[in-house]
Amino acid sequence: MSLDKIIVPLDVSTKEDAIALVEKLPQVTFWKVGLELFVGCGPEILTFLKSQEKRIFLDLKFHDIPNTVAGACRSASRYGVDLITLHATAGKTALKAAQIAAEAGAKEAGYPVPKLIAITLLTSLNSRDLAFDLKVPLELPEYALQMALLAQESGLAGAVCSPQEVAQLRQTCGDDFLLVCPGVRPVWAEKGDQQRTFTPVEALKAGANYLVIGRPITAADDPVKALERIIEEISN
Ligand SMILES: O=C(O)c1cc(=O)[nH]c(=O)n1[C@@H]1O[C@H](COP(=O)(O)O)[C@@H](O)[C@H]1O
Repeated sequence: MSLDKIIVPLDVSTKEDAIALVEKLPQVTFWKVGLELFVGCGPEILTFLKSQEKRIFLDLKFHDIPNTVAGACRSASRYGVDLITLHATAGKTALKAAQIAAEAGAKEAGYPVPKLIAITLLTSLNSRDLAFDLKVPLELPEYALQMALLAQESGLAGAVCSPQEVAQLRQTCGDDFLLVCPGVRPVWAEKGDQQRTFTPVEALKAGANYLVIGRPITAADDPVKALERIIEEISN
């Protein structure tokens, strides 16, 4: 069902605002808890989402030395979340250690092992940022692909990528590799700080497993209608 492919981020800073959003959109089954909310209210929000039987994408984008990234993934895996992000640029040793630690953390807590997904290149960056500011000499699609392959070789379940690169990643990494795409904008929504976008229909056609769609829904005058409009677009 189309709705199952949409993850909505709870990009608010308090538990009250987060709960209000979850209650406003009861049909959403998969929610993302990111830095703003987790820093603002801690793991209590995860307990709430689990009590509502929601799936949880814990998006804290870990990026540190292997021992620290592994420790963070072990702790995060004790919450019973479904997806966890870390940056591919933490490197192969960190990614491998993270996977082992996630398995251990989930086992300790009696939960299924969450899927670790690596950030390839943030969707807020463009080719110019990559070349001139980050000084990366590869073309952007090639860089994103290399980061996804690093994640795959390190034993991770998937990657986060822009929908503009997802077709190439799907072709190279195969059908079993989970590809989660933020940077999704219906034609009627503002892009904001997102640089590499596709519409929901284009992103799914290109091979995304899940779409992360925030402000087009959550900042809309009527979030329920905005969500319905997106569902209708991707169902046709
Ligand atoms: O890891 C993410 O989810 C993520 C990676 C990325 O490259 N770009 C990106 O926008 N995100 C997240 O996806 C969400 C996109 O939100 P909107 O731009 O409001 O649709 C935000 O919560 C971001 O933190």
